[in-house]
Amino acid sequence: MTRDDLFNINAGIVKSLCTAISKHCPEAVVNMISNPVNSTVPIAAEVFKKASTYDSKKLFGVTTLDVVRARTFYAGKKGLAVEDVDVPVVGGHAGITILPLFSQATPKATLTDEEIDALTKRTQDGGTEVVQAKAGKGSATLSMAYAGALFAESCLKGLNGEPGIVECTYVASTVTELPFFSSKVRLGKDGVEEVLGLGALSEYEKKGLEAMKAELKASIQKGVDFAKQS
Ligand SMILES: NC(=O)C1=CN([C@@H]2O[C@H](COP(=O)(O)OP(=O)(O)OC[C@H]3O[C@@H](n4cnc5c(N)ncnc54)[C@H](O)[C@@H]3O)[C@@H](O)[C@H]2O)C=CC1
Ligand SMILES: O=C([O-])CC(=O)C(=O)O
Repeated sequence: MTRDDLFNINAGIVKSLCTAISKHCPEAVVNMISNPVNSTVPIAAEVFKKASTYDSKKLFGVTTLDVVRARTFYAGKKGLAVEDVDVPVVGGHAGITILPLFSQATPKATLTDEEIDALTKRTQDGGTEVVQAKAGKGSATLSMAYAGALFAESCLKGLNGEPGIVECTYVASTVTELPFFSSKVRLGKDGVEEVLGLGALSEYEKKGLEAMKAELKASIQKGVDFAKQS
């Protein structure tokens, strides 16, 4: 099962929950963790647009688990303390649309091309690995809860006016030609304060970025079409 297989069940649930949000708490900040995030965020946006409650600054796809995984694998490989490590992860939240930027990882450590490729694939496949291992009994429950809590806490800090709160998250974006994209975002009193750019990418990352675009575009369109048709 892939995240996209969840579409048929989750798209309807997300649509009905978002319809209720637009009716009962139209100004809520929405952290969308339900998969496939690449499509459920566009579904939410369409539902909110139809209800005239859409505020792109308040709709986030939670991709923090990809960052948690990238940090963990990088720290493990290089013998670093995971709490000292940061790795931006951009794109979306499924397979090749998950692009960890190890060239921007801190603290800086030397990685061979083979190590970068292996760490990238491990990050991209981490969720699927767990879903397959649990064989129909759910997903990465505890690490998802941890990632969701980290992201929600950062949102709350931003809403409370704490400066310098930056997280990678899947939002309405002009960073690429795609209407939704995950990159570093500065969180503030209104939700999104600033969508930050990609920074300098390695050749490997530039290729990864181009390679993901068709899939991410199709997943976004699938969400938009579902919301409009149903
Ligand atoms: N963005 C991320 O990093 C991750 C996202 N996920 C996604 O999170 C979601 C939950 O995953 P699990 O906890 O493993 O699934 P699960 O099947 O264990 O839990 C889903 C829960 O949703 C409830 N539910 C079903 N229909 C509902 C409705 N109409 N309204 C309210 N609640 C309803 C069920 O009763 C159940 O308790 C899935 O969409 C999964 O793909 C999972 C891991 C990581
Ligand atoms: O594919 C899934 O449902 C689980 C998931 O998103 C993850 O663990 O990153």
